[in-house]
Amino acid sequence: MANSRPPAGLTGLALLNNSQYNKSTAFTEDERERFKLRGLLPAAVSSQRLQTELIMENLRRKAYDIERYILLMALQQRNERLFYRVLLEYIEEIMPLVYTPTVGQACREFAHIFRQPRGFYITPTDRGDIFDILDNWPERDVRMIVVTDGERILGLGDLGANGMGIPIGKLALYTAFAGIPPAQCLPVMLDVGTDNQMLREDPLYLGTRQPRLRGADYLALVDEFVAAVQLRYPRALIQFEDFLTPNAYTLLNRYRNKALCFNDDIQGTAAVALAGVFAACRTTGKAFETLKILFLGAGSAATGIGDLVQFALVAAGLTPDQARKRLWFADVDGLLVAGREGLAPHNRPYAHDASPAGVIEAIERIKPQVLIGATGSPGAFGERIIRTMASINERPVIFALSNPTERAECSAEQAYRWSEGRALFASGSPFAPVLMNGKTLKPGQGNNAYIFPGIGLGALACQATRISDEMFLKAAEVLADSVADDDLRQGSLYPPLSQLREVSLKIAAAVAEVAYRQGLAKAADRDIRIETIRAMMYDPVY
Ligand SMILES: NC(=O)C1=CN([C@@H]2O[C@H](COP(=O)(O)OP(=O)(O)OC[C@H]3O[C@@H](n4cnc5c(N)ncnc54)[C@H](O)[C@@H]3O)[C@@H](O)[C@H]2O)C=CC1
Ligand SMILES: CC(=O)C(=O)O
Ligand SMILES: [Mg+2]
Repeated sequence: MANSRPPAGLTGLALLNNSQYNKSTAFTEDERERFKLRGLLPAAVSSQRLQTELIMENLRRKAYDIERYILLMALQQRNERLFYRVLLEYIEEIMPLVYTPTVGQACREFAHIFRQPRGFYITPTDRGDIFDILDNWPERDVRMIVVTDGERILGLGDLGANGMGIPIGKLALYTAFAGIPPAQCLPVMLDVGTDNQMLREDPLYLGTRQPRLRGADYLALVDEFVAAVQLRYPRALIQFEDFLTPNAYTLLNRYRNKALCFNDDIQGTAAVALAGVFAACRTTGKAFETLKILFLGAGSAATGIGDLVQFALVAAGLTPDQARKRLWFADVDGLLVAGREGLAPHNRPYAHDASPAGVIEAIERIKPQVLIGATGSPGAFGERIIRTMASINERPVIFALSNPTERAECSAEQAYRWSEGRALFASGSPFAPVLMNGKTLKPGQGNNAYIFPGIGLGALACQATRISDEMFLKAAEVLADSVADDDLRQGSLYPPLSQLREVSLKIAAAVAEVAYRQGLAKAADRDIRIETIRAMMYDPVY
């Protein structure tokens, strides 16, 4: 779906300054004449291909990734089709810049690298006005919203309004991999203050300089936001992103049956991890329903995975109780067991009858085939943990899901070295291939970026009314099926990033099918073939 023709009257400098229609030096002679561009551009007529090479030349010349990020954001602001073309053509190189890990640094330094506003900011003083001020947003047909309050940005903690980098980055992936047109995407920051004192004292900080709004006032603000979105953009899907665990669950439970929404950190992460586990079973030969999984970390990312694995085990024939008993969690205080004081509601189903234990003892006792880390705690998978997993499993499955790279529970190289190259390893942020015993091992990236674009595209394609657990289970199955035997042989549990657009399409078609089956789709036209959905997708080529 190329939208190359500028609207009538958009000519001259205004056209060159319009990121949606700007082609810069690629405007043809004829277009220069028609759009009153003569004299405003150098003589040479370039092509988008050449422009892409120019961007890559400039990008590679930069000394630091954060500078590359700044360059790419500037490109997105002035020529969005070129930005998406670069992203799609050089995905392995660009994705780590616009997404994890560099987006983490960008959020930390957000106020210091700020050039131009992007997205929509809502503060506590907007209470009562949210519907009205949404009218200030120039687009009328918003379909995809990613919203955060910045309290748990990746594994970096409370970054307040600096967290806006995350909705911007996630939506860039929505456009690149799910073909959601940029004009239909809205990044939102619920800037309810920050408890990060350093930020509040930074003279350049751009957010609300007050402690976080909490309790009833916080919920009232989010309620008003969701209601305003439903009125203003009735077809929009809301993706909750990087909320701190108690709020993440509270908001998901509050809106999942009332609005078209999901929580990416709970549900998207769950599906990508489950897909990795499914794929690992192909290598290990173990039956999925016989696995035992130990989670390090018991926050929303980890228990979100637990909940979906349980759902999948029940779908595979186990009772809910049998399924839960295969899933164990350990957090900073050790193994989660029944009787522990102060357990959060999301932890209670997994607090089994057992005596307390540290992680090593828990591994020796439970003998899990799969170890999944979602701690935000760098190095949480120390050498002894990996060696213990490797001593009880021929092919230990190890996921270090925390982002960005500096927060990973262990590196790919460590997981392979400490398991003599036997680990089936995936990580939230990318790691380079590792040479082990003459064999190159390519770790896959276990990141919800493999899931949310397809979920969103599928939901929008069939005008879903709600997002269900079945959709995430289906997405996990489709993703796992997309892993080629060659990928598995090289050690990756995920398809290469270069296949993300095709994978998202397959997930979208499958999600739409589930929506129809569950009576959750409004679109009258039941044509949910991949080619029909592909035709709806934004194409950045001029
Ligand atoms: N790869 C992916 O797609 C995704 C990765 N994540 C990552 O998951 C991480 C956690 O996110 P949340 O669950 O929201 O955080 P959270 O703060 O709610 O939970 C962290 C949990 O880890 C535990 N923990 C911390 N240090 C530990 C240690 N050294 N040993 C054992 N347990 C430890 C804490 O007790 C807590 O239970 C973040 O770093 C985030 O980047 C989140 C979503 C998606
Ligand atoms: C990937 C992601 O959503 C996170 O680390 O929060
Ligand atoms: Mg997240």
